[in-house]
Amino acid sequence: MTVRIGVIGTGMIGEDHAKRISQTLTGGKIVAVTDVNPDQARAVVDRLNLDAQIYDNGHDLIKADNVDAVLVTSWGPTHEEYVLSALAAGKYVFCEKPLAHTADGCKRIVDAEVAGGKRLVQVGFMRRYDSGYLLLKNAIDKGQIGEALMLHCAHRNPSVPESYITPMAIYDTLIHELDVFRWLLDDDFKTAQVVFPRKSRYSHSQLADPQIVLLETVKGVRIDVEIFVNCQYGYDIQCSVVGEEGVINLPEPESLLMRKQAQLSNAILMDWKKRFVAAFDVELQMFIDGVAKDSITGPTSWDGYAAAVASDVCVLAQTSGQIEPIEMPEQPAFYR
Ligand SMILES: NC(=O)C1=CN([C@@H]2O[C@H](COP(=O)(O)OP(=O)(O)OC[C@H]3O[C@@H](n4cnc5c(N)ncnc54)[C@H](O)[C@@H]3O)[C@@H](O)[C@H]2O)C=CC1
Ligand SMILES: O=C1[C@@H](O)[C@H](O)[C@@H](O)[C@H](O)[C@H]1O
Repeated sequence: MTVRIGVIGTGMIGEDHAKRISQTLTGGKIVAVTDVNPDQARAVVDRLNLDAQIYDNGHDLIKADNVDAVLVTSWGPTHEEYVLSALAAGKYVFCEKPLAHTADGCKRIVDAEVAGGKRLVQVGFMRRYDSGYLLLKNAIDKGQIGEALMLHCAHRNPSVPESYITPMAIYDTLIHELDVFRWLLDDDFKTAQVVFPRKSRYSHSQLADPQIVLLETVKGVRIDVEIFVNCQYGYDIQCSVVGEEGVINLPEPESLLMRKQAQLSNAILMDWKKRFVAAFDVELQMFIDGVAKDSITGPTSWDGYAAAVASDVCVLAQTSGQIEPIEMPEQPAFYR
């Protein structure tokens, strides 16, 4: 079966995903696209030479008879309405992070999915498919360093546009860590605090950059994450897990070790698309295969919700300056 896919939002990642589905992966075909900016949708259809219909809006695309599954890659605040619309139509939906802008929005999606009685949503937390994070998870699960006690992490982007403001460091950027830590540690968060070092001169008036997020989990693991989105030098994701008997680090992306002009060096990536390209491929291939088998796997709506609950508290902690409690409701049996 070829899974016929409609894409809502053909910006950076929408185009990237449409490209991998039409040129790299198997079993899927882009048959429909839409974007609030119709020129953008047309440009992507042309650039990728897609045999796809361009729809005026996402809701009509979701309802189309020839669309089996939907990719939501529009701006974060628009995700909820499209995921709810896909659930109402009984269609599979892959939604880029964040699942919704707030925990309340994610909860409405969880409730609608549970009420429908069938798992239809996969959230785009692609780090769970990254070979380096999988090595970390395997080592933690096997107890190779004893129990995990502390994590020291960093999420650095070379630069961000002026539209990127202080809370986005949490709901747009840290959201990846909020998911991957729950998954790595098989744990949930208990408290959060955000502290602000001296501000970088490469930041702007609406953005406090860098930030340090301090998390505590239910099992007592302490985590510090540096979010630094104007670090200039590269796209750099770090994760070091300190256990009772040793320390494991997220592997660096593969790169040539070069000896030249009295220097010994490795290149550092500048673009998030390249850092996680293999993980994006695997997550979307699994989505397509899951839809074809009528049974999807991967990060659930509950995972999207759990990350958003923590994200909302971190945003609050940015302004309160306090250690804020994170209260996670019990996970419904549907997602276990
Ligand atoms: N998993 C990951 O590492 C990444 C995930 N993302 C997520 O993907 C989403 C899109 O991000 P980008 O592609 O970077 O943004 P973008 O701004 O490049 O593209 C978004 C596109 O959605 C369109 N759009 C906005 N509202 C719409 C609506 N209501 N209906 C239809 N189209 C609409 C815009 O016109 C734009 O073309 C965001 O939620 C972002 O957080 C983005 C980059 C990396
Ligand atoms: O999801 C992503 C972007 O939206 C976000 O803005 C970046 O900070 C992340 O590194 C990238 O993975």
